[in-house]
Amino acid sequence: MHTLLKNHKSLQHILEGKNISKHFNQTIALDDVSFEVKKGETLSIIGTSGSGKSTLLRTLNRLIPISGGEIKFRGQNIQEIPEIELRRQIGYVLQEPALFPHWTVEKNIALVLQLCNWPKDKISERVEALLNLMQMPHAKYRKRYPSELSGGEKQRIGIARALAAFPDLVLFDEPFSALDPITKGELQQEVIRLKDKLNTTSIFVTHDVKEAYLLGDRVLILNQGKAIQIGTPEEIRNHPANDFVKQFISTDYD
Ligand SMILES: Nc1ncnc2c1ncn2[C@@H]1O[C@H](COP(=O)(O)OP(=O)(O)OP(=O)(O)O)[C@@H](O)[C@H]1O
Repeated sequence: MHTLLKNHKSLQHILEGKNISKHFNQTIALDDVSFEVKKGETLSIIGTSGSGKSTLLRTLNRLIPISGGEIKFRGQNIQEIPEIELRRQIGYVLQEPALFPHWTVEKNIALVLQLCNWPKDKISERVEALLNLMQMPHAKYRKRYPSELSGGEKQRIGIARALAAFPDLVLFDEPFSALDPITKGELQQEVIRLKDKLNTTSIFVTHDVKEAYLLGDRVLILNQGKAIQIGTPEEIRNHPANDFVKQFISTDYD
């Protein structure tokens, strides 16, 4: 009975990180970090510069190997999942979307689908649906090149590309930090709309406390590679774990 309950609980977690550590020579970038992400949840990760946010995100899709601990994706150790499967199942949105400059929007979005050998007609159908989902009319945008897009439009394509193969988890690494406040606000609303519509599970790295609260169902606070607190925005606001958290979240009130 106990085992059944335990298994049922772990099924609700898309991702489990247990005692993750990462050393770069002498630098301890991550120090015994543990957390879980539930299906349909958005977890925001915040912390000062150099606290380990991007390193943590990159360990989750195996872009960076961990030095210790364990990461389970849908109950399976990520080391055992073939890389192509991991890329299909975990979408990744970067600050600079890194679109291929000589590829059209259509081809950029289709990247993972091509890697997964989707048939051509299915790829076209999916790209059209994704462009429409991102409120970028297919007929207008599909043949454009990245240089013919604004920063906000490029980021919409970055998100469309990450969602292309119906991933179970989407990782966002400070995706809006280079955008102006109005475009940033529009894209934050877009992420909220996508979550309501698609029930996406995501992890969102940011150094902006307001953004972390707005998008995150829960927030993980990192400092010097350690997980200092994890909780809902309300819990963190009302019960900051220590003086560091108190000071860090005070930027929320400016
Ligand atoms: N490839 C690397 N080689 C050596 N040290 C690294 C490497 N990548 C990251 N680090 C170090 O690990 C620590 C965490 O870096 P990380 O980029 O994860 O921080 P961050 O919280 O994302 O910072 P920022 O908000 O500035 O992007 C830092 O001390 C950084 O210098």
